Amino acid sequence: MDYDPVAIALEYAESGASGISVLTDPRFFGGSLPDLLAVKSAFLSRGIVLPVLRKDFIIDPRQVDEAFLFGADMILLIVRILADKTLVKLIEQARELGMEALVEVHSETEMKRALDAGCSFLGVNHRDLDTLQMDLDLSSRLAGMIPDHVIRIAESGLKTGRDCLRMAELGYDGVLVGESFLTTAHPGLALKDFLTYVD
Ligand SMILES: O=P(O)(O)OC[C@@H](O)[C@@H](O)c1c[nH]c2ccccc12
Repeated sequence: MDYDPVAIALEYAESGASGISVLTDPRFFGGSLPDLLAVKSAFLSRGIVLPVLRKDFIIDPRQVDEAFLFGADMILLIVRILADKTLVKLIEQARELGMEALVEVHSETEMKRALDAGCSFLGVNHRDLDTLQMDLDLSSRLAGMIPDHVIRIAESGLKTGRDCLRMAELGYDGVLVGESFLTTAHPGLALKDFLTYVD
């Protein structure tokens, strides 16, 4: 009820986050585009230079324009819900606007599609968005198949600094963590604790 995205984002920024994702989907996640803008504005007015990701179900070029207009540096593109052509188009559109796309996959086949589409940031989501089942080994199965030039992000279900360290050891450049921070009283402290394992 008292979810305050700006306060949480500032706490994360102070605690060493290298980027922030803001949910903008109102229907399933209670997020909004104004939340995104509020976070970006709060960063800009404090001189905080961290990328902000629009985390949503993006399927239409208008949503990419919206992301840009509301201050996003990156958009999330979920391979499973996009046709190949659309994926390529949305990645290109993001780049034309000076943004980048984090292209999210949940299988080897989806990963191949993401790479064929020319992604620079690959997100390996442990959570199956259809069933919400978690497969924490997916990141290790896919790790060896990701080309070096692609930035690798392991997503979802990471609960401890140890999990995070494991992702680093597998060659992941970053992790996307939500729940295990947000369910604590002090998300920033939880992040700091995570980072002690990998710093
Ligand atoms: O809360 P978690 O398990 O730490 O997961 C974070 C992030 O990966 C997850 O929120 C996410 C990844 N892709 C998504 C797409 C839509 C909604 C949410 C997501």
